[in-house]
Amino acid sequence: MRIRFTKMQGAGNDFVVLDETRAPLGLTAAHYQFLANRHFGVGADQILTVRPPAADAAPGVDFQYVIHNADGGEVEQCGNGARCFLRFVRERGLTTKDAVRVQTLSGVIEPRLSADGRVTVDMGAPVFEPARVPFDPAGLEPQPDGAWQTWKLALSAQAEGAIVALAVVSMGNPHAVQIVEDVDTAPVLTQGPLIEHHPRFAQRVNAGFMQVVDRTHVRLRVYERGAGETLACGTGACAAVVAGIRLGLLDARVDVQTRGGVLTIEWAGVGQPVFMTGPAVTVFEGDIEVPELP
Ligand SMILES: N[C@@H](CCC[C@H](N)C(=O)O)C(=O)O
Repeated sequence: MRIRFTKMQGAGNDFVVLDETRAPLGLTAAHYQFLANRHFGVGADQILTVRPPAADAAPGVDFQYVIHNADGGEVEQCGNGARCFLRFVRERGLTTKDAVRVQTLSGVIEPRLSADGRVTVDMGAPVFEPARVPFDPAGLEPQPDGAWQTWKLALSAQAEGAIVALAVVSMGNPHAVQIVEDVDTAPVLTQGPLIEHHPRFAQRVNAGFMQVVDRTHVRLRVYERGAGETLACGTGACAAVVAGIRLGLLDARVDVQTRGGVLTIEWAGVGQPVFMTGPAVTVFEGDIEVPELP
């Protein structure tokens, strides 16, 4: 089967975007893995599929957007992808609106085109209840840390810094954020997979490493669930800033320097939505022959 795709990136987090607004392509997890493969496929951190709103969608929803990680697993949310999604539906003439309402697995989000060409997304309110992340804190004492708390978690004996203090937040998808002295030397590639697969996170987790530069600037690296370290993670930036604000370290508007670009995150406090602003770029379009796969 030959399929048409668009390659996009948001702060270096890269995507294969597929249009299923007219007909489903009938792809499986193995196909998503193939498309994401950087040697045999197109190469991407995530595959984004644009669909019409589901029959039971809330009134006013314009599209449905489905996210698969490079490992083929479907996930709830993708912040950088949401910005690329808006640029995709506009560039393909699927809408002329500046702001669209999009159904994701974790609810409706609203990306909006800014005057400067960047996209701002209302990502909804962060969730802190451990069970809803999901995170199992049974038997752990929360560590009072600033105005909020972190959880001390033992990793394996092989990991550098075998005990880590993690702030646990859901942005629709699960995040565990730790504060580090210097992101350049942080043990992202050694601790990242151990945190991702830690048994206390039933759905696995995205592992963030945040260096606080000052109250309005942080540097961030994220080892993403199902994709490994990416150049940027939008929901990871939201989760890190929310955690930093709750820990009393950050102001309400913060620039997040990732390895692939800057994301601006704004959050007014508990119960309020997080706004993320950043770039969304089309890299190229193409066709690819997708092999027969289970
Ligand atoms: N890159 C994304 C997040 C994609 C999903 C994530 N890996 C997960 O499994 O939850 C972003 O920009 O938010």
